[in-house]
Amino acid sequence: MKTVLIGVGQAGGKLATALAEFDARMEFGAVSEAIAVNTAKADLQPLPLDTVLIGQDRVNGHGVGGDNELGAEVMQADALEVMDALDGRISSKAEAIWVVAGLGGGTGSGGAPALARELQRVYDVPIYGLGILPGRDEGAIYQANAGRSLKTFAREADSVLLVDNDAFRSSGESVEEGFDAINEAIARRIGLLLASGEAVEGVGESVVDTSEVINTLRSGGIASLGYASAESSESAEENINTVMSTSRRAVLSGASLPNATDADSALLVVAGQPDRIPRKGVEKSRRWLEDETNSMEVRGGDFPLGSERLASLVLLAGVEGTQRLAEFMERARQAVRDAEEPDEDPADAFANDQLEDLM
Ligand SMILES: Nc1nc2c(ncn2[C@@H]2O[C@H](COP(=O)(O)OP(=O)(O)OP(=O)(O)O)[C@@H](O)[C@H]2O)c(=O)[nH]1
Repeated sequence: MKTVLIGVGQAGGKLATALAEFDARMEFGAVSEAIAVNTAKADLQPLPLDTVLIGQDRVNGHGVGGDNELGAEVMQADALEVMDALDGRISSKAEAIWVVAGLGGGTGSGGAPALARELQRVYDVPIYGLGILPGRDEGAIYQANAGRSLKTFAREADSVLLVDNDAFRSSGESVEEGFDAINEAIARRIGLLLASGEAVEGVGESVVDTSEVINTLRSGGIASLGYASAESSESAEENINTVMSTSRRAVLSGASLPNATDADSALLVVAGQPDRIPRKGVEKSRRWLEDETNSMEVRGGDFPLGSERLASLVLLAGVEGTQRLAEFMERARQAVRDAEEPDEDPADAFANDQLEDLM
């Protein structure tokens, strides 16, 4: 999927950088452009990307301090500057634009949905969100921001792939300490998804195509991405159990949004050397995925890769009903209730057709 990445806010900029660097290191060529947008000058400076500083008249380059309404206002006011920076970067080859943001802060949380709306008006390609949910031990303001942002982001973007910071945290390590490691882990997973159908050595009939990713995400709403890998044998026959086990682990313990199994649609990508990928193992895994997700719309394909390992990448779309998301939304609602001066009725704050079942 020829992709243009736009990182919004500090986390968005760092994650867009990690993704662009992973894609370049692997020579996939899926990320064609990457830019970072922020209200904080100091957060943009260390990034090796082209950057756009917004909201200078309001916050003078100092960030919005967790105020996501201000983040949204500033993005609306300065969207033209971001659009100007994108001008000429979105070629006719671009297949999607991904807006990347941490949903707990102010700039990314408020700005990403506002930017997605603007992009939808101008570009014909799908506009996807890559949103980072705050960890459980982050403060109430982060939870409240993310709750508000998520409902708007899911409405404005064609689909929002969620990453739970807690899902990638090693034990004993605070979220803060682990950011670089988390960003690397996320970049590897999303990077492989974006490259599916791109860097194809030896095209075969079962090779995954970009359109499979786009069709899977067509369900809209919230998406999750799972990943697991294992050593493989030279003979495909001996790898049947390996593929079945990596596919299960990808969903059950390696998902970007844990405990998300009920889905509207799914895509299973098996990456590795083509002659090591067992057709029977892939078929069985797809059938297992149909049962596990309760969806009949399960796509699949191979990703030929010169590695000794085999990996399963499982994209689930339309996972709004998941337990983890319900817990998160409850935490976000509680944070809004606990706020001293809620500026809106908490029920209104989360009213959204697509997330209605969580209410
Ligand atoms: N995975 C990951 N999460 C991050 C990173 N940096 C911050 N976060 C998370 O993102 C949220 C904060 O968002 P930031 O991007 O720092 O904030 P911002 O959008 O720049 O907004 P302001 O600082 O308020 O202007 C929190 O939930 C953090 O846990 C990072 O490098 N990686």
